[in-house]
Amino acid sequence: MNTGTGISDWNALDDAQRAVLLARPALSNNEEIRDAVRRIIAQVRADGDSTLRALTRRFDGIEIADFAVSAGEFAAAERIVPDEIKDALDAAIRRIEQFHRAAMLADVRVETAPGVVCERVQRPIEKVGLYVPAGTAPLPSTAIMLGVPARLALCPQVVLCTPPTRDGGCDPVVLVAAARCGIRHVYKIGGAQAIAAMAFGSETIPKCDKIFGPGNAYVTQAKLEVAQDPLGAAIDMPAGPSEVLVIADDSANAEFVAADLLAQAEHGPDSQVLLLTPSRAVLDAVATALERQCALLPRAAIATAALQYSRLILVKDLAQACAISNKYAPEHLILNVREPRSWLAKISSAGSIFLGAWSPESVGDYCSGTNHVLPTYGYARAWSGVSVSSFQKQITVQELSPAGLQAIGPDAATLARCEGLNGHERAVTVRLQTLEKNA
Ligand SMILES: NC(=O)c1ccc[n+]([C@@H]2O[C@H](COP(=O)([O-])OP(=O)(O)OC[C@H]3O[C@@H](n4cnc5c(N)ncnc54)[C@H](O)[C@@H]3O)[C@@H](O)[C@H]2O)c1
Ligand SMILES: N[C@H](CO)Cc1c[nH]c[nH+]1
Ligand SMILES: [Zn+2]
Repeated sequence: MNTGTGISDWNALDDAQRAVLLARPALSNNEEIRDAVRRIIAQVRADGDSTLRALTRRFDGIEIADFAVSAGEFAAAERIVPDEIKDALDAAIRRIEQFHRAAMLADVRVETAPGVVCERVQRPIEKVGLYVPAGTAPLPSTAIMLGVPARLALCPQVVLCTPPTRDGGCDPVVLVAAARCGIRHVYKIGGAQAIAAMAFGSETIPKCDKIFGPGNAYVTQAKLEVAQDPLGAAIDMPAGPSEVLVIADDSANAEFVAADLLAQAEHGPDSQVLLLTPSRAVLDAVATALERQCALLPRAAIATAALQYSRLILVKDLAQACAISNKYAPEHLILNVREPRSWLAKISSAGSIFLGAWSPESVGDYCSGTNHVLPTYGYARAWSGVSVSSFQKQITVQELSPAGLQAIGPDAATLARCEGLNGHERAVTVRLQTLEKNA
C-alpha cells in the first residue's frame, strides 16, 4: 500500500512552501463547510425536532422517532457491555477523576489593603451539553473525558448528544460510560444539528449554556457559529480533527513513532500527523514502518487518506523541531527523544505533551488521567484542553470596611477624575465624606 506520505527537508524550503507544509487540511474547504453548517443551524432554529429528524435521515441514514435514550436502553446497555470493558472504564474514570480533582482551581481570598478583602469563588455552569462523536467510531472515552469534570464541577443539568447507531440505537458503551458519570439525559443525534439543538433548544433537547466536546469539521464549525450568537451557547474550544506531532531523535524506535502517527491518522481522513526529526535514518525507517503498519489496520483506508495530509520533515536539530512545533501548535506533541524533560521548557504551545518513548499518545486518549478534549487547528496557541474549570465560572468578590474604603478610596477617586467619570468619583467621595462627618 502506498501511504503517499512525502518526506520534506525543512531547510531546503522557502517560507511559502513551509506554510503549505504546516497548513491544516480541514481548513481548505472551510467555506463550503461553514455555509452548510449555517444552513443546518438556521433550519434547526426554525423547525426544531422535525428538522432534526430530517437531517438525521439525510446525514446518518436513520429514522429516529424519539431522540431521548430511555431507561430501558440504559438497562440493556448495562447488560450487554462486557465486564472487561466496564472495569477498564472504571479504572480510567478513577485516574481521570484523581488528576482533574487535583488540578481544580482553589478559591482565593487576599487582603489587598487593611480592610479590603478580594476573593475568587467558583460556581458551576448550570446547563451543559456534551457532544460525543460517533461518526466513524463511537468514542465512549469522550463521554468520560467530559462527564468526569462536569460531575466534579457539580453542574446541575448535563445532557449528552451522540450520533445514532445504524439500527437507530445508541452505542451501549457510551451509555454505560455516561451512566457512570451520572448522566441520564442522552440524545441520539449527531453532527452540526446536535450542536444547534443544544445551543438553541428543541422540543426534546434542552437549551444549554455551554457546549463541550470534539467532533468532525461540521461539529467544530457549528460550535464556532453558535458561540458567536448572543442567543446561542458558549463553547469549550474548537476541538476538531485529531492531530499529533512527534519530535524524534536518532534514539527513537521507528516502529513506535509510526504506531503513534497511525493512532491519530486512523481517527478520520482529515486527521493530520507530523514527524520532525534531525535523523534521516529515522525518517526513512518511519516511512517504511508507516506503510507496513498502516496496511495491517482495519481502518487502513481512513489512515491512508489522513496520511496524504501528513508530513515527515527533516530538521536541522531538536531546537528547530521545537520552534516549528510551537508555530504549528499541535493538539498532541510526543517528545520521543533521549532526555525529553530537558526539552519541555522549550515548548510553548501544545494541547497535551507526551514525554519519552514509553508515553504513547493513546494513554492520554483513554486513561492516564489527563483530558483528551484538546484544541486543534493551531488553537493550542491560545486555548487549553478541557478541565474542571471549563465547567465553572470564576466570580470575584470584594468587601471593604470603612477603614478599607478610607485606605483605597482616594486612589479610586483620583483615577475616576483622570478619566472624567465624575459619577464614579462621587460614589466614593460621598462615602468618604460621610465617614469624615461621623468621625
Ligand atoms: N480534538 C479532540 O479533542 C478530539 C477528540 C476526539 C475525537 N476528535 C475528532 O472527532 C472527529 C469525529 O468525527 P466523526 O465524523 O467520526 O464523528 P462526529 O460525531 O463528529 O460526526 C458525525 C456526524 O456528522 C454528520 N455529518 C456527516 N456527514 C455530513 C455532511 N456531509 N454534512 C453535514 N453533516 C454531516 C452526521 O450527522 C454524523 O452524525 C474526528 O475527526 C476525530 O479526529 C477530536
Ligand atoms: N485522539 C482523540 C483526540 O484527538 C481522542 C480519542 C478518543 N478515542 C481515541 N482517541
Ligand atoms: Zn485518539
